[in-house]
Amino acid sequence: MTTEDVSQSPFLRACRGEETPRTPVWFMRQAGRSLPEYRALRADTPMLTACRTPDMIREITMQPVRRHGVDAAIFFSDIVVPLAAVGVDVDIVAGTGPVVGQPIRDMAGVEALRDLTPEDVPYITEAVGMLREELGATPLIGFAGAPFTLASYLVEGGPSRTYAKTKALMHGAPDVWHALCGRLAGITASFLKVQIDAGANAVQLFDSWAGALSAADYGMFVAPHSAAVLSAVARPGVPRIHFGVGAGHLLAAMGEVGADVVGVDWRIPLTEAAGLVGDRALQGNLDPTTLFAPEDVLAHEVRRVLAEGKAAKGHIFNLGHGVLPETDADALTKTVEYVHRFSAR
Ligand SMILES: Cc1c2[nH]c(c1CCC(=O)O)Cc1[nH]c(c(CCC(=O)O)c1C)Cc1[nH]c(c(CCC(=O)O)c1C)Cc1[nH]c(c(C)c1CCC(=O)O)C2
Repeated sequence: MTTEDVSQSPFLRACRGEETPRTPVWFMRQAGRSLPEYRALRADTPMLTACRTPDMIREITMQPVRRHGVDAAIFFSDIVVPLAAVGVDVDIVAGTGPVVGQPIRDMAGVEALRDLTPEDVPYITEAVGMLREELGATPLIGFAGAPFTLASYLVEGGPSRTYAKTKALMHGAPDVWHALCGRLAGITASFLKVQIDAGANAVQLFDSWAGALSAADYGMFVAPHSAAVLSAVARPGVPRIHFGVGAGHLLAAMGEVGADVVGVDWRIPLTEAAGLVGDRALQGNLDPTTLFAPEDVLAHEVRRVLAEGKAAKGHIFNLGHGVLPETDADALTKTVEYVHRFSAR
């Protein structure tokens, strides 16, 4: 399969705002816990070990593509992988998420963070290369965490509901905050470049928790750093997707920092989102809990999201956030069938 075939895939065409024979669909967190074959493969392997093992990365990335027939693969990794690769003491605890041994809250902590080089992550280059060959005309999405979302784990030491320590650093020591986000922007851009250079066809920058910020704080403390990442990875033919949860009030700003496609959660209709992001394509936004609803409700909601997506310059169907671990894999397969059937032109 040639590169040209990939560039004409429905997913990449929709990212560019071009006509597609049907609306492309993939799911955030499709590669992971909802699949029994994933659980079987991961049984005795810690998460970060799996993320450093090319054969496991390749297999876990392929599982949802084979099973559901989605229009894009997302590279199996985690947003903390590049942090661990530059020596941050971070682990992923099952059922909790990333936990950081020594939280960063002062300039000395920031200065201990170094940039990432391709030699730090040979397993990423190797796995992306293998996947590009295996995927044929199906695009591969690389990804990374945005500076704010990464900083929230580093400052809090783990997941948080309020981001109180993160916001305290932002407001109380803005010089430390900007230095931290500057270093994280460098690491994130380097990590994305490794994936693009190895053959990733698109990248998604996850600023999952940015929705916790006011528009004013986002503009002052976060936007410049996300903009630095997105401008560093601008490459012809490689669209940049930018996504946050509960970020309806930030959608315009998240587009303006340099995204080609803006990801939207389920709280705001795509018709409204389309009015906020200008010419950019939209990705989203089925409520992930709809996958637990009766089939007729699921079908109705898929039709609604497709209809609302017509307001956008290009629409990639997705969930409004990641697949919940309890999700029945068959409901995901059914959703792909519905999206393809209801959107056939
Ligand atoms: C915030 C964030 C993280 N990681 C990620 C984000 C941004 C996306 C989002 O908003 O959901 C991104 C991520 N993490 C993972 C992927 C794989 C690709 C995919 O399927 O989308 C992606 C894209 C694998 C993973 N990352 C994680 C798992 C589960 C690990 C396991 O199987 O034990 C997987 C498959 C762990 C993780 N890592 C993180 C969390 C919150 C968790 C879940 C904690 C839990 O509930 O167990 C940090």
